[in-house]
Amino acid sequence: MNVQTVDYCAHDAPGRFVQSLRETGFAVLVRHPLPPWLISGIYRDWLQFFESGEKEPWRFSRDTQDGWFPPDVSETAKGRSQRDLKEFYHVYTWGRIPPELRTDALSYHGTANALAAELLGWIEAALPTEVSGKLSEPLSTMIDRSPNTLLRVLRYPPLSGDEPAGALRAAEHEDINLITLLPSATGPGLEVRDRQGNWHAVPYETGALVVNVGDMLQEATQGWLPSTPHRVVNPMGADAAESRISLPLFLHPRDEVVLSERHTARTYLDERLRELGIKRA
Ligand SMILES: O=C(O)CCC(=O)C(=O)O
Ligand SMILES: [Fe+2]
Repeated sequence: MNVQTVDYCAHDAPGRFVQSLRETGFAVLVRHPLPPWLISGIYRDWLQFFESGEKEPWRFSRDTQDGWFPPDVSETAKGRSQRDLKEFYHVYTWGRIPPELRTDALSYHGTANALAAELLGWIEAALPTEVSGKLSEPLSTMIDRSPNTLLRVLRYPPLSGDEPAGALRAAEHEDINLITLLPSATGPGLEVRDRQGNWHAVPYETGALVVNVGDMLQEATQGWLPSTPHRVVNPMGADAAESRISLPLFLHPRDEVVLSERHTARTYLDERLRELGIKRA
């Protein structure tokens, strides 16, 4: 499996980007337009939030799904019984955000959304006509002003050594949404699975942007693009004493967007959230 690193500024970037997505479900973009100072500031400020004692008032709401998900709630990946070793905060444009973190989070959300629309345009232009002809609307408009798009600030706490056997920072899973934009985390650990079941490290480079295909894009392209299982493994040695922060932006269509003959974005999302155990049946 060969996840490609693609120079966003190169003239052949769109073609190389989509080829990597088609072959692996993943691509890594360098020299992309997301400001590094904004991302590093968000990592620094949210780590402080996670390490503070002030998280409780921001606990998530079961109905709206915004806010802080503590480690003892966290997620259980589809088909798994053990919780991931992580805590996270769900930022929605309409949701609750601690005031001191709000400006940067929304600024990043807006900038990354614009880049995502451009990348969806690259993808759409590369689709064979029998696939693009079945789309209910352009991929880039599916996410336009979508209230469902989710910025997740993730913190994987230092490991104490007392973790349950087999528990991972993030167990194998696929993303639900169309595409995910994932700036390089504060450390490596992200791995992707090939069709034979072997795991490969996603190339880790400070300042790069990982992009991956989610289940909804696989559904809308009838499998032309694969949504690939990935996970975050536990670090060994001295790295185990460090938190790892990451910042995936999950691009979700508006509720009413028709993904396929079987699903709108809403019916698809509700089904998956119930499977994850973070939404009532
Ligand atoms: O933290 C990471 O590097 C990946 C996180 C991830 O895959 C997810 O939250 O869906
Ligand atoms: Fe993921």
